[in-house]
Amino acid sequence: MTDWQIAAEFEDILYHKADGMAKITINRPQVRNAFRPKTITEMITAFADAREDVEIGVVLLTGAGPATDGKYAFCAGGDQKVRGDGGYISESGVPRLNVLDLQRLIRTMPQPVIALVAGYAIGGGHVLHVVCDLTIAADNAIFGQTGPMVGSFDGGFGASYLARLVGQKKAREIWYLCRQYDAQEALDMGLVNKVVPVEQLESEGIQWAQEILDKSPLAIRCLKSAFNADCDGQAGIQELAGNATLLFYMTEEAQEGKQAFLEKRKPNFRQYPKLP
Ligand SMILES: CC(C)(COP(=O)(O)OP(=O)(O)OC[C@H]1O[C@@H](n2cnc3c(N)ncnc32)[C@H](O)[C@@H]1OP(=O)(O)O)[C@@H](O)C(=O)NCCC(=O)NCCSC(=O)CCC(=O)c1ccccc1C(=O)O
Repeated sequence: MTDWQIAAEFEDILYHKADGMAKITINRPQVRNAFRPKTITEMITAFADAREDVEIGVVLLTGAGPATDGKYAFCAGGDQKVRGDGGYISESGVPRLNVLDLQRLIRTMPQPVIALVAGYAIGGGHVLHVVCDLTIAADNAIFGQTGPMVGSFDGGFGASYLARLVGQKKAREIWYLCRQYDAQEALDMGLVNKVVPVEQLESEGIQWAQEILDKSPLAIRCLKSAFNADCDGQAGIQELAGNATLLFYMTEEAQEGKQAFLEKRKPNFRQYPKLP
């Protein structure tokens, strides 16, 4: 039994930590966990906290539920009730499209993020699970994009990375036809990693997280950035190269450079082997 501790209090999300894991739960079940700007701001705060926490090796992202009508949702995308002409209207009255910042944070943080999807993952909510490293689906999960039906589209990761996952033809079908797909169909097209009964969703996610936590965190970190580098252009290479720099800083050879500077002497790099 995981002893989840409240990590911080928010209005639209729940944020817990336990045993090397952080869990972020979108908590607006009355609107199928649709997000408003505040929801996204809170998620960015929680993800940024998890990223900085050296005890946290995996983040679980999920949706609260079931709602009072018994239905589950991971996330139904942007809250259409606060959608204005220039984006989603925040409490300050300013329109925002801040979910893109959240997508980048999930993608670039060094720890793997596992989406636990029960019920609807629709629209911008579908893109959220797409940008996670892994997705475990409950047997009641339903996936789909609605953009062209509701006057929206995500031409970033929501289109290009989706196509990397399921292939160009399938990604175009998903976006052009706006159909809904059940958990088995999602598994068959490579959109999710596993399907489990809904009551086992969290325990399965915890088991996957704990298996990852048994592995080398630096190896996992480098692998995440290596997978990203394949798709993310110069930003992806920056991430991967940042890890190379991190590892280089840990060597005696790199430390000789810093030490020589501090001691106001010429560095002796000739002592280090030129490995084949
Ligand atoms: C998810 C459904 C298929 C579920 O259907 P059903 O079970 O029949 O429930 P409903 O009765 O429809 O819904 C229950 C209750 O929830 C409210 N609700 C559901 N979804 C939303 C929503 N997205 N916004 C606001 N409210 C929602 C619904 O109104 C009901 O409440 P009542 O009080 O009873 O009215 C179905 O609900 C559904 O299809 N929902 C809409 C899905 C959708 O179209 N989402 C938006 C897609 S666009 C998007 O997500 C923006 C993406 C985005 O943010 C973005 C992308 C790229 C660049 C920038 C941006 C950006 O930041 O905008």
